[in-house]
Amino acid sequence: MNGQVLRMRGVTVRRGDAELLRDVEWTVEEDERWVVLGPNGAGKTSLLSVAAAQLAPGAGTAEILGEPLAEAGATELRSLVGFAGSAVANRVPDSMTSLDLVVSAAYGYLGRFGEEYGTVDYGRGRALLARWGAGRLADRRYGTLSEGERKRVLIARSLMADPELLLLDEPAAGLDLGGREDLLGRLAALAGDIDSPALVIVSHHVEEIPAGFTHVLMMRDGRVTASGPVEYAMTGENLSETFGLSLKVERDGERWSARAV
Ligand SMILES: Nc1ncnc2c1ncn2[C@@H]1O[C@H](COP(=O)(O)OP(=O)(O)OP(=O)(O)O)[C@@H](O)[C@H]1O
Repeated sequence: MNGQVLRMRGVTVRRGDAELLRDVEWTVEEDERWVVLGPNGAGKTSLLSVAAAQLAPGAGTAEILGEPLAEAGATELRSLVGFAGSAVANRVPDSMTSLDLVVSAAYGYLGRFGEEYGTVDYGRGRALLARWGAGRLADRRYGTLSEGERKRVLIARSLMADPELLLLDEPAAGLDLGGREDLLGRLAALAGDIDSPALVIVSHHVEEIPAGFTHVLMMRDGRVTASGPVEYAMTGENLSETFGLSLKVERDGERWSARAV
């Protein structure tokens, strides 16, 4: 696999007249932690969908975990990539308990289809829920959870199958300040663990980048505007071009903030 978990070359995705992704070049190594930044409609979710083997490029090539997406069985690849985002969140049955939702990921399902999960599966599911601060929600139905609680349960679920690549679409969006800081602390711990998979999170805000994230890819109008190690690529100039307004970026330890100037 060469240490590369993702390799996109000239990736382009079109829907009708719209170009969702345009000539995207991106490589993710197994020990890297990436944040994908960009304004609404930039193509971030489309990019993640290609990385999750859920959307095939119309032009260019995408290799996921060393397998060309065009040749590999997408279903098999999907089971090796952890994914949490609204595309999953919107399909969960309201009546499903948090624990069943997490455990079902071991089998690549979003529901129970009569499988017999074992004690080991349930033990792992409970441990993952606890790790993401959702241990007390194990027996609660998904439909009764708050937005922040759902995020935690879905992240726990995305790790259940021990993925080699983990993709989180806007993990901190919609959380209150305390909830955001708690989640960012847990994501920083995940980023700092050498046994963690390669990580990619999508965000609109530099304030939502957890400590320990090593690389940033910025997008606008389906194109990559900047990409590289955070210490080089996270500049006011790159952010300004990406978001289309004049921005100043500041670093405080391993956290970032930005404002218009
Ligand atoms: N099936 C489709 N047909 C036409 N346009 C589409 C389709 N799917 C997505 N788009 C458009 O492609 C663009 C990129 O969408 P995408 O969801 O990838 O952006 P995003 O960066 O994740 O946005 P947001 O931050 O608002 O979630 C948007 O302008 C969207 O309206």
